[in-house]
Amino acid sequence: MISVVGLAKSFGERTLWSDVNFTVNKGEMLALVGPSGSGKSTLLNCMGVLERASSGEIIVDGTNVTKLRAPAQRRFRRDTLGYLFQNYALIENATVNFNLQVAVGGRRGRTLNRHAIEAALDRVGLGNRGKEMVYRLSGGEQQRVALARLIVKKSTLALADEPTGALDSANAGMVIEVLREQAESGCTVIIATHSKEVEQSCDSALALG
Ligand SMILES: Nc1ncnc2c1ncn2[C@@H]1O[C@H](COP(=O)(O)OP(=O)(O)OP(=O)(O)O)[C@@H](O)[C@H]1O
Repeated sequence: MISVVGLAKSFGERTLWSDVNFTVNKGEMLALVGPSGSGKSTLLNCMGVLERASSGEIIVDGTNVTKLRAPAQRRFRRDTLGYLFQNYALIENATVNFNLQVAVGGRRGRTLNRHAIEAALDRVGLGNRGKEMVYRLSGGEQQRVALARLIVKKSTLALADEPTGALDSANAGMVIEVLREQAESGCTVIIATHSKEVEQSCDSALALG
């Protein structure tokens, strides 16, 4: 569960947004909508503790994450957060399997991880592609690797930035289904999107700008 309370963000003189308030419960999906430049990615980055808000609070499962010191921020990102970035944030010069292995903690629980990784790759339509180097994959395939990483990580807060951007409609539908499955298994899901279909697949929407 996440609650955003009186959040504001300015860059110098320019106020991007102020007094943003919302709560998303466990199991729910929120769409962040608004024109290009309205600050959807910035708001996601604040919730992911990648960027600081100018004022206000972000409470995730009872913890005010705006107040965390650097080591606790790293633990929050490692243990709680699943993030689908616009640029996928994959290690390009490594295999698909390695990228997923890193997400679930390196060498710990290797056998368990291998099955979980195979299942996640199957789910996103990339079964048997685990040994390929990420830089050889298409943009849409890389986006699906990032989705598989979100599945294996079993986060409690998933933040997705335009997750259907590089995909055809069948794969876009699959991404939304997977995010819904994450919500059903107890995750809180927030999606920045320009897509009406994605917005309509969510439980509620918040408009910026
Ligand atoms: N570090 C920064 N310094 C100054 N301005 C910034 C910084 N980061 C973002 N901005 C500005 O904040 C605005 C919002 O950017 P953001 O990427 O959050 O918008 P968005 O709604 O996600 O846009 P899009 O739909 O195009 O992805 C933009 O005008 C951007 O230039």
